[in-house]
Amino acid sequence: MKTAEQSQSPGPRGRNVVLIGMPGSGKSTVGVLLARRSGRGFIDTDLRIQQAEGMKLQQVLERRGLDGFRRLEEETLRALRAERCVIATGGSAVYSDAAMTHLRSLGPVVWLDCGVDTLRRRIGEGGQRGMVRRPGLSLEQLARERRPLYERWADLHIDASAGSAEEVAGEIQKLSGKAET
Ligand SMILES: Nc1ncnc2c1ncn2[C@@H]1O[C@H](COP(=O)(O)OP(=O)(O)O)[C@@H](O)[C@H]1O
Ligand SMILES: O=C(O)C1=C[C@@H](OP(=O)(O)O)[C@@H](O)[C@H](O)C1
Ligand SMILES: [Mg+2]
Repeated sequence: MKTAEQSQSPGPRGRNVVLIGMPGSGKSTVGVLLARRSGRGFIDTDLRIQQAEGMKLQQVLERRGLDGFRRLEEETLRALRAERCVIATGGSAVYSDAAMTHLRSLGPVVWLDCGVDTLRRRIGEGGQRGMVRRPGLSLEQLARERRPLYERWADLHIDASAGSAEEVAGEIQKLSGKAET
């Protein structure tokens, strides 16, 4: 049996779970569900950026441009402190080695892998959503460009198109529990 001290200890890497993946893979939606079912807090790093900048993410992107947004995202992620949280990142987080190295120190990084057809069904080509994407690049090209980065940073790989958001959250809970014990 665990002593009171042991059960209060945050344990390996703060018992956070970090979600990465393409826009539309479900990081924000699944993240809240996972937080609720695992008794964790929830942080959406996009909302942190919105709150700090006092405007919607699309406006931040328009004003700062792609590189400016990437720098801001990197700063925000590197400054993040968390304990017992699910952390939903933006899809572009993986462009920053420094940010990902820090996030990895906070907890296992879970890649919500999702085929482009499913992404398109959920978010279309993504034109209405803020995205770090060079003009003219399709969602498919963006996914191909990023795949090696998601692969590189992931401790755990989940098929995020198989099942409802609640089912995906359950799958992550099972896998991340095993990874941390
Ligand atoms: N497993 C799922 N099954 C069906 N729809 C999903 C699933 N996960 C997310 N969605 C839907 O896809 C859209 C994008 O989800 P979101 O959480 O915003 O993705 P991300 O934060 O990765 O960009 C939302 O409309 C959400 O309801
Ligand atoms: O993948 C991207 O380039 C981005 C995804 C967005 O978050 P979601 O992945 O939650 O949609 C947001 O961080 C930003 O607009 C850039
Ligand atoms: Mg999101």
